[in-house]
Amino acid sequence: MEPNFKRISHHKEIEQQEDNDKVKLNKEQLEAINHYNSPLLILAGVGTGKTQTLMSKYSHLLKQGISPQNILAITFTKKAAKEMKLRAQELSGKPLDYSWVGTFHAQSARMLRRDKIFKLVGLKQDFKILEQSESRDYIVRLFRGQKNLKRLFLTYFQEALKEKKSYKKPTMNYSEIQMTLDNLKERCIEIEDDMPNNLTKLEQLVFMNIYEDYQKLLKKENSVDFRDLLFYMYQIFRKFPDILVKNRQQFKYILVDEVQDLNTLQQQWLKLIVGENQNLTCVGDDDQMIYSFRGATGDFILNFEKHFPTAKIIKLEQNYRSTKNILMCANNLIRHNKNRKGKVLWTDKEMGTGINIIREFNTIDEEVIGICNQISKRIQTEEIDLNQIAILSRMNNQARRFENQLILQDIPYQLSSTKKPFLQKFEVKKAHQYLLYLVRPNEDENMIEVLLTLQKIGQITVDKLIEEAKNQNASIHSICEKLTGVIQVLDEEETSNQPQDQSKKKNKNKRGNSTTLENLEQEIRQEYDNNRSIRKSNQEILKKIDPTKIKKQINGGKIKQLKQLLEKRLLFLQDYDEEQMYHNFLKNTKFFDYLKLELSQVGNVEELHRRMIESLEKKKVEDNIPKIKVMTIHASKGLEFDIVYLPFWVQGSVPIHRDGTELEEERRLAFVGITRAKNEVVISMHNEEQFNDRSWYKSKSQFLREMS
Ligand SMILES: Nc1ncnc2c1ncn2[C@@H]1O[C@H](COP(=O)(O)OP(=O)(O)OP(=O)(O)O)[C@@H](O)[C@H]1O
Repeated sequence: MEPNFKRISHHKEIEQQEDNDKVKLNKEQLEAINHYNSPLLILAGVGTGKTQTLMSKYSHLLKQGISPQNILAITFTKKAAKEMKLRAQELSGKPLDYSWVGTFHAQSARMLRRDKIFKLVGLKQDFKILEQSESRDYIVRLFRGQKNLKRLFLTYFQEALKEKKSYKKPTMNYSEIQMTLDNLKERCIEIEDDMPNNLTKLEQLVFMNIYEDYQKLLKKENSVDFRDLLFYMYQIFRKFPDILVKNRQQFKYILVDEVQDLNTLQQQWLKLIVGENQNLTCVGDDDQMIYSFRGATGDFILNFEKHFPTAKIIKLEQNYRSTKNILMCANNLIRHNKNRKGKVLWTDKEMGTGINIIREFNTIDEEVIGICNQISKRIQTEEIDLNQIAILSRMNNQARRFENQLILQDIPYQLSSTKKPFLQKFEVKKAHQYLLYLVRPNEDENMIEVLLTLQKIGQITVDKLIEEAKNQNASIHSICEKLTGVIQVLDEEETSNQPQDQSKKKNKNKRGNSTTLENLEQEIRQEYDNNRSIRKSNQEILKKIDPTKIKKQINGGKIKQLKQLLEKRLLFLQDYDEEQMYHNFLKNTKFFDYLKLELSQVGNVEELHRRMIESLEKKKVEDNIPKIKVMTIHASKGLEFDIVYLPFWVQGSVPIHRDGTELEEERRLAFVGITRAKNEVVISMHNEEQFNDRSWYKSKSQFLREMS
């Protein structure tokens, strides 16, 4: 039976500022906080205190004695959830241990675990929530050994490239497959459904060939990806009415932030749990709709009254964040969008400085270095809080471009937490580990990581090797050498090989490798030579290893794989072609671009290793010191900073798409970027772009004209 939500008439109104609140709420904000008993949409402009109002409403509910158990507050990010909890705790003076404040995903995960509901969807205790990169690895696994499947998708990617008039060699784009899989779930398309007829070609391929197998594989591994969390709860709500009713009865108050960006799955999930509940408060801004690429439809905000016929709408239009100048530019820009409800934003803050536009950079690299130089100078000469400076880029890889330069200039920084820093990217980590393995095979840490990338070799085999290495007091690599019979040549033989090596080096020069490549090779060889004494003592250890026991535990196929790895390493150290292969690998992972820039400034591979490791470790230690923030505009939503840098404002980057609804979304993105700033915006651009020794002219962003 559905719960009956009676009108609750005993809410205590707040008329003026609560004693311990920091800001004085305005009339509309107060009205929104005091509104109950019919669904409410706070339709508010940028920086008008949406989040503030939602937080105050939450705190006010607690102050009235309503249990945190009865309030479901959905935020867009983990950070916003943390902030809301902290603030509510501060304002209400009550501990918030068992609150339901969090993202859709976090709430769903908690619901799934509660009362062991996960069993209903075939999961077991302690199911694992996969990171994006982990779930992509599972997709890659589905393709292993499946030649026909691979061919099917490659043909698709080839056709897609042809359509774009690109004649690049097609490669398997696993990220795109993953995104397509996510989209199917976000549109509430279930495996058992008939295939909907409005799917794109890639969606059809994924629906027919991947979806079911992927879900089965994840269940077998007792794992879920991010989308599954929500999708499973949605399915449970629909199939098990008693569970739905229980949740509806519990959550008497529901608060939702950023409703302009809800996708279909989130909307359906929410509508199910709201049911007839009249105490729903949503906040959103149609001008900040920037997630349509993730399936956000805008429908919830644009048609709120249709979804909830008894709804009330309150508008917030006073901006409290930015100076008049910044707000004026932002308003001028967004006015060019046709598809908007239209709000009149105003502020009583000072005029402030205008938007600072830097046009002097020639190339992207110059722009990155120039911006970092400027920030570095300002840190030395002005009193600025580093936490109040942000560099906001359109794309993730653009944000990462700053990372190297910030490390080099020793500027403390924090890269957006939603994406892994460049050095922690799966493929880059692998490339780095492989590089380390080539020269330091006896360091088990690298060896283990490399082994796990091999086909047929999984954690179980690796565990066996680890145990055996421990028992025999040797490195894992030595165990593998003994197991496979592929043993490194002795020092004497190497010395006699020296002239041959020299001639090979000459050959390489003829083949026209870049200086950086030569540096890399020479440094690797040097380290290899320097390790001579270590290798000598290793030969002694090798003699003592007894491989009988481990040989029984590891089957022939696996030994073959290990053998190939060890042979490849030896070939790499002796033969040019293998090196070439490795260079290609580095090139493909973009690791090479990184090395190119770094090596030219750092000097040698050893120093580079040290810096890479140090920078990763430093990040862990320095979590609490002030740092400038580097992130995408997407990730900056809801945040504010004193100074905002917006780099790469050239056509093709800001905006990427130049027409139709896509252009409107690009404009909203630029609008979000500008309006993160309280006092200062610096927009920069470059004149040309280079790729493969070619360069072409870049014209400045059309948004600059529209803003003025
Ligand atoms: N009534 C008020 N008086 C003074 N300052 C306020 C008031 N309401 C909000 N603010 C301040 O205005 C700034 C913007 O508020 P908030 O972040 O809540 O806005 P928002 O509408 O959620 O922003 P965005 O649109 O960027 O998501 C914050 O610094 C907040 O403390």
